[in-house]
Amino acid sequence: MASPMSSWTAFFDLPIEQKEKYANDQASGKIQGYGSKLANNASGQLEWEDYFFHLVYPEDKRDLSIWPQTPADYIEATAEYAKELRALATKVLRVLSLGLGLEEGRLEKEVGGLEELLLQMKINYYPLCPQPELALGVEAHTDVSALTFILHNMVPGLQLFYEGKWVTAKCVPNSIIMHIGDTIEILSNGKYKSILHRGMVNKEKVRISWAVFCEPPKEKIILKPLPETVSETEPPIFPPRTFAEHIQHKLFRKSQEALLNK
Ligand SMILES: O=C(O)CCC(=O)C(=O)O
Ligand SMILES: [Fe+2]
Repeated sequence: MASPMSSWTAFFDLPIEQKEKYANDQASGKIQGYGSKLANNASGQLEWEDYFFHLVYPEDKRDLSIWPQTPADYIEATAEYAKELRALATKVLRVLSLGLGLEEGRLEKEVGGLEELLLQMKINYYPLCPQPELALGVEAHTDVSALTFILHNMVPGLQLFYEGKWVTAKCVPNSIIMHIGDTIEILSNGKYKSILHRGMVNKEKVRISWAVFCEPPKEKIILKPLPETVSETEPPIFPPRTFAEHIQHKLFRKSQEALLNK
């Protein structure tokens, strides 16, 4: 198989009229597709990026009609990549379960298992920005997912908030980046931390990253600290919420903070 990265990059090189055919429409609930973001976020910073978002796994929940038709190998490369990542997610969830003293299949089951865990791909395209200090590609956030896997085109730009400072992630050839997201933080009662991170724009080089978010179903599962991670001295630090409620709560908190900052 050709590198999936070359298929994914080619999409953004298409003329704008072609890309617009894939446009999403957030207002009408059509969240899959191509989008462009140039907006001031809640803290007044400019966010600037293009992206393409669509579900890649499980197979029966895919909508191939909205996947890019060009380049010709996009679908095949992406489908194969999704399958590999799904197997990797199982392996990582096993290790994380054992780390909490749980039976190895436990976290996978708690996030929905093979049928319900959704893999959502977001391709981030950070354009060249003449004054990078004035803009951000993606503002500081933690991912709501259970796990996120990221490949990128070896242009630095991902930063993590670590020990009180922003640290730029190293570009390591033939590696994949993995974040723990809020879902695992909640299930583990904070023993695994959802990392705060952001995406920077760059003056010289376009940066592209391919993030796959492994997410539990929106309504079917109530996320809360697993009983084994809770004790008298370590009470639950997260209230029970569905994934959809968790997202809502985060948005609400963000809007409250924005009001306070005004
Ligand atoms: O571009 C990156 O490396 C990270 C993007 C990101 O954090 C996101 O899309 O959630
Ligand atoms: Fe992220």
